[in-house]
Amino acid sequence: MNTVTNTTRATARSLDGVSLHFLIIGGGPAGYQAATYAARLGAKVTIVERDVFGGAANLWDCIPSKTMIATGGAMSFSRRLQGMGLAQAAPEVDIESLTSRVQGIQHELNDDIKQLLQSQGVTMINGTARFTGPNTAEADGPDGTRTIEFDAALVSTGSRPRIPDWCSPDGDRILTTRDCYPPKSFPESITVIGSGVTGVEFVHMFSSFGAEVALVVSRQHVLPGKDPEVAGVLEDDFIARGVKLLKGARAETIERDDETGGVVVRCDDGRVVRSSHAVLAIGSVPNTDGLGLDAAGVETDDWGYIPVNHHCVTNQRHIYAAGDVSGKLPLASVASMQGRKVAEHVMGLHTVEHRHLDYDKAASAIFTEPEIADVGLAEAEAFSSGRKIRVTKVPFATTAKAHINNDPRGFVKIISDPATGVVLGGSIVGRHAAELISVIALAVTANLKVSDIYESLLVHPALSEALAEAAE
Ligand SMILES: Cc1cc2nc3c(=O)[nH]c(=O)nc-3n(C[C@H](O)[C@H](O)[C@H](O)COP(=O)(O)OP(=O)(O)OC[C@H]3O[C@@H](n4cnc5c(N)ncnc54)[C@H](O)[C@@H]3O)c2cc1C
Ligand SMILES: NC(=O)c1ccc[n+]([C@@H]2O[C@H](COP(=O)([O-])OP(=O)(O)OC[C@H]3O[C@@H](n4cnc5c(N)ncnc54)[C@H](O)[C@@H]3O)[C@@H](O)[C@H]2O)c1
Repeated sequence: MNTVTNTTRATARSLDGVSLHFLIIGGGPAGYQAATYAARLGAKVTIVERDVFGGAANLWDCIPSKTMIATGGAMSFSRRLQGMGLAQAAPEVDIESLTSRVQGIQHELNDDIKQLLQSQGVTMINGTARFTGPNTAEADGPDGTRTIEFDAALVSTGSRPRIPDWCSPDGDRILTTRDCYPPKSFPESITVIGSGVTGVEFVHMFSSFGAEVALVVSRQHVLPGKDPEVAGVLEDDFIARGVKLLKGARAETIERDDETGGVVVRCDDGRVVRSSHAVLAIGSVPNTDGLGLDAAGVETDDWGYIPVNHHCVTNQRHIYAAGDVSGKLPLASVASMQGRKVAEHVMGLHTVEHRHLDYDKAASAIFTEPEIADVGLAEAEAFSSGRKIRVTKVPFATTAKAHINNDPRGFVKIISDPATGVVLGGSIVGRHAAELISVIALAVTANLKVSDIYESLLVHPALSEALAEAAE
């Protein structure tokens, strides 16, 4: 390969007066947020991305899965048209236009992010980077190899779907999540392996498109770690839709079935499931291999994640890690916030008054039907720690808007401190839960009281009225 040596050196000054060249490896939510903030604060920033600016886990998983779920949601809504006073209609999937919808959104976001980086004067390199020393790295790209010297660096290389050694995805019938947006052939039936957040979203996605779905659940209920009441609501919905739940089973092999052209999944308890497709949703692995972390003296844990302190600093004080690779909460929203906090730290802003990143206050949502969202302290967590809490729960069916929407499913639950009224957490199950949780998330972050919610003049008719009622 043609080798170009292009050494970049510091020109900017951070707030504490140190000249700073900031190298970022990985252009996902963590990387591009850190890049734009640090550049805005005056750093000279270089960002290296090997696949897609915007992030592979973000643009090849998070965004397309939500796009497909939105289309599936439109299909399942069309099955309830009669309840809206309309004649029933039966839409069909148009794979070509669905593919171009998914790709169109991906390209638009990718372009927006590149323009944003460009507008902040960030140097973008398309290539694969690796450390060659504590202050040097190399990036291999279409223009050859570039050597980069840096004063501070951020590793934000994300994660990829975990592929176990007992299965070889073929991108046709045995799929990883990234083969599903949409799959080459649309499944008549599909077995989803793994019942974490990804698994249940894929069950919802394929069943709303009309596929017959089986779910291999390694524990006794879906969504381990989530509020059991919330997981129960989802399981009831799955069962009502005809989803087959194989509880307490772990998949051991997935093979092509020569007779049917489909697949056979065998579980460790002897159960066997046949379907036209299977998809692995058994978690992710961090992208830390081949990064030259040893050369930079950066340590990883036994699973390949990079341990960091509360400022996202690794064991090397000038090297940071953020996003999935840091082994913290693997969410795009968290990755972005970590990236922003890293930029502030690298430019010395942590010495002035600032808010620490608190992972316990991260809101998250599961894009199923019903939608599920939560933030802060969970009821089960409070009970297990013996903490006194006040729990108020209001079903959406009490609001006029739920009936107008022809969808009275779900509820709002707010958890507060009985002595002070401070909002500690909450969960929402039902339509627009991912949007509505923002009110509780703001209350949790800003230490607001339940009275701050119920004394706000909210819109009528709206689902948020259930929030105000739960706060009262
Ligand atoms: C199916 C699925 C659905 C999800 N849905 C949601 C959701 O709804 N909401 C949510 O908040 N989160 C969601 N997530 C999680 C979210 O996608 C990730 O937490 C987020 O993308 C992590 O951001 P990141 O910046 O760490 O990594 P990424 O987005 O993966 O970006 C890292 C980038 O680094 C690049 N890279 C890797 N190695 C190198 C190298 N050596 N040199 C140069 N570049 C390199 C990669 O190409 C990649 O583009 C979902 C995840 C999955 C799997
Ligand atoms: N809407 C969202 O925000 C969203 C969507 C998807 C993922 N995510 C993020 O990604 C994280 C990871 O979620 P995930 O679901 O991809 O992974 P996960 O690790 O949380 O869940 C994987 C599940 O697969 C099970 N499993 C492993 N091997 C198995 C086998 N052989 N057979 C059957 N089951 C098996 C595990 O026991 C586990 O329950 C989430 O915690 C979340 O932070 C977020």
